[in-house]
Amino acid sequence: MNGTCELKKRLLNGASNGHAFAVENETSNDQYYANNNVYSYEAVVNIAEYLLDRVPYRPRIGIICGSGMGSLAEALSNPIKFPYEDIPNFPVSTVEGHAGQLVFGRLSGVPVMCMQGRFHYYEGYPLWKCAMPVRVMKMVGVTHLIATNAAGGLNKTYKVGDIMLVKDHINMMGFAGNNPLQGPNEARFGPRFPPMNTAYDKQLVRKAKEIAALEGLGDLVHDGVYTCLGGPSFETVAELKMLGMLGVDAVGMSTVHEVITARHCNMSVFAFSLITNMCITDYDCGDEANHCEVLDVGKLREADLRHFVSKIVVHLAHNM
Ligand SMILES: O=P(O)(O)O[C@@H]1C[C@H](O)[C@@H](CO)O1
Ligand SMILES: Nc1nc2[nH]cnc2c(=O)[nH]1
Repeated sequence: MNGTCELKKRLLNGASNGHAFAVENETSNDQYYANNNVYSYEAVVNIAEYLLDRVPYRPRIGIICGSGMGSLAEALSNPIKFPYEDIPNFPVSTVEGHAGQLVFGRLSGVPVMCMQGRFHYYEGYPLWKCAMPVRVMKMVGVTHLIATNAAGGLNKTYKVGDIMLVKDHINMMGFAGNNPLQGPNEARFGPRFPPMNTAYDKQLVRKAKEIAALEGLGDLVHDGVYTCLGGPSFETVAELKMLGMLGVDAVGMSTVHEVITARHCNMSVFAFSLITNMCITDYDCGDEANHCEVLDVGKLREADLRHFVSKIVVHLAHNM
């Protein structure tokens, strides 16, 4: 690393996305971070610096690969890979179907940064830690996040293998007071009370539908409401019936905390769910949800998803 000025320049470039936030509560936050083992702003900066020192370009698009969708990262040309265990102070992935590395490379010629493996609450990580890599993306210079996930389809019109573009979410864990932004606000990332009514880029959802139609995927694509539950247990029939009444279309165990963290630091967000199983809302059905099925459906849709995401990435690159 070549000096503080260079570091500041890089970080200012990375973080200057139209919002200049006041630096507040720096000293009191430090105490909280130390006591609660929370990543300080500087700790996130250090991780970003580690990556920036080893990657000769700055992607503006970040992709989070959902369960069974790690092959999105395999599509990158000239990949530069960082296994999570090699990145200082990074958590490690513990779930099958999440390789556990950051991959930088080009998708259809566009520089991107991929999380091939994300962190879930049920792995034992608090939500702020699950979402911390989104802040690293921000510090690296990412302005647009594409979050993907595997989810159970609750909307009866969906089929296994469909793609649900997330138009909104219900933060169920937030209802119980669990939010990735809990604790002192770090104003250098964003405001104390970020709005979430515009969390998902509406124009991009519209564009993605057009892209899907053009690419022959139109019949698979819906837009809907996602919710994240803590997991790792799948849902009971009664829970699913309740979520259906609340207006949920797809149920998963991730994404919401990443989106909240991304919007907090003013990143634009596009997210979709691969419907890997239909939620069972009938007591007489003998089937059971299982992770193998989730991974299998990811594999089946591998080529379509790569194609879809690369078209979206190209569109973004031409319109940012
Ligand atoms: O990482 P995502 O949200 O894609 O993974 C889903 C939720 C659980 O981790 C797993 C269940 O099979 O898939
Ligand atoms: N919570 C939840 N997560 C999933 N991920 C993939 N399928 C499901 C599901 O049915 N429920």
